[in-house]
Amino acid sequence: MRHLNYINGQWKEPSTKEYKENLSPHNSESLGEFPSSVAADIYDAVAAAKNAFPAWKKLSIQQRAAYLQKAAAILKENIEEIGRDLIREEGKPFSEGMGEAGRAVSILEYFAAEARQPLGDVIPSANEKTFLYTTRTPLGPIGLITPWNFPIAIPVWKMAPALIYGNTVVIKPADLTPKSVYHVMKAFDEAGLPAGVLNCVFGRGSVIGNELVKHPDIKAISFTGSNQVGRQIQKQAVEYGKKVQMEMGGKNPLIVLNDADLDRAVEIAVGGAFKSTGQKCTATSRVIVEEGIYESFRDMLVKRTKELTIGNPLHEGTYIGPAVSKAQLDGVLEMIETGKSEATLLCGGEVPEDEELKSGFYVKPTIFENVPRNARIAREEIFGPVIALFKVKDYEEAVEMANDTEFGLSAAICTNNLTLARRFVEDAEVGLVHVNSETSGAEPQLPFGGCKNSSSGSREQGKAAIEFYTEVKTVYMDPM
Ligand SMILES: NC(=O)C1=CN([C@@H]2O[C@H](COP(=O)(O)OP(=O)(O)OC[C@H]3O[C@@H](n4cnc5c(N)ncnc54)[C@H](O)[C@@H]3O)[C@@H](O)[C@H]2O)C=CC1
Ligand SMILES: O=C(O)CCC(=O)C(=O)O
Repeated sequence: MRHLNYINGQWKEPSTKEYKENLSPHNSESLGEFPSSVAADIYDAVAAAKNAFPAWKKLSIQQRAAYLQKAAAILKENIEEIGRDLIREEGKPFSEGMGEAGRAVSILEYFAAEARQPLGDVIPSANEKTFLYTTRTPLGPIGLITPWNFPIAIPVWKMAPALIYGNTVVIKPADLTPKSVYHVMKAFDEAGLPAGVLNCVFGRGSVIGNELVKHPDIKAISFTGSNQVGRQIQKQAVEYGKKVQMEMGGKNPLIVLNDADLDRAVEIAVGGAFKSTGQKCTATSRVIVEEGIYESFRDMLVKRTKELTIGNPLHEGTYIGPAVSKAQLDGVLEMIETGKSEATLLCGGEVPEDEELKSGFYVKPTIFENVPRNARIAREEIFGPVIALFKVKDYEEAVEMANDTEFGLSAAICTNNLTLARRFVEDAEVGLVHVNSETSGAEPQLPFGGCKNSSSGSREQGKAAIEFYTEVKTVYMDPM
């Protein structure tokens, strides 16, 4: 099936009339063709978003919310098909893929409900007759550039707040996973969203992403993806005087203290590191263990890891699906080879032998120990199912090591010691802290984002989203 761009409420061919096949990382099955768009298609989409902005902005926030509610209901009706397509194009296992599709619905419902929340404050004035208050105004057409690892949740958690607060949108989804966003466009189209409010241009980031960032009518850019591309976009956006928000990589630590319940700690480590084949910016990639339990924890972790089922992500018993692409798999395998020369391999470290998996981009979950602090596998984001295991003498050493990274997205601790858990919340140099839960996960009603090189410092989702997608207007009102 051939899919088209969604511009000004119409399904449109790319101006090149060229398309690229969307292939499953499990077996190269085709999910259809998607446009290979170019600058002209972005210009078209931005013009539509610009034209639609004044009327969209004028609607009441509750009128806008009605469209989000309708789109959420349509996605919900089709959730099975959407979840399966997401799994087929990205490769994450069944429960995670279905869970993510459901997340798109709850994000839309959450932001639709924001229409009943206050938009500003009433503030007392020094002058007895003056009425002072603040309200919020939308920015205008906004550009969204999204990654492949959460092909529906991330696009929706950007477009829902953008739309509810009165902005119009041009989205450029990741070219590896276009079908999930296609489903979202279809839902908004069926919901009767006015033409031009939401536009989608499919294609390569290096060809059209830049055009979106540079376009003078795009007022803000929200990006999630690699640090390399993120920093480049940030520089450009600042040069063009735009508001910009970026969520990028992580090197997220999990600390396991002597008093932790080891069975639970092992599940927390395995879930954080290996779900979604480790392809999350919030994935656990360093596990830092206090010396009193190090050997027992390590042995239990390796045993559990060897039991994990690798295979077809559409099978309900699968724990680990394929990497998203050949390039992604090659990058992970290269880091594993580097790891073998830097540290001691405990398990994994290779592609599975099973005949059935030969046509997919599979890699076994991998654990290293005796990892030097400055090893590449200790410092660089791998974005694959790889754990670097460290032994430390106490909490102080653990937290010092946890913070010894350029990244600062998420961190977790397993302990029953309330005092140390509270200290960790203070000490961890990250945007997201977990006590006795895995490093990944993002509920829509909470701010999401990181510190240091993981982020541009702003937060997405929850009450925080309004900060990026609006400007504050301060009103002084006096009687004549
Ligand atoms: N932190 C995170 O959530 C993510 C991190 N990554 C990391 O990035 C690595 C590469 O994955 P990619 O998907 O290639 O990430 P990427 O950063 O290249 O792509 C993210 C988005 O940016 C677009 N893009 C690429 N080049 C662009 C440019 N020059 N101008 C504007 N937009 C551009 C892409 O098309 C995609 O929509 C992964 O191996 C992983 O380490 C990837 C996806 C998500
Ligand atoms: O942990 C999550 O659920 C969200 C992670 C995320 O945003 C990412 O990997 O890009």
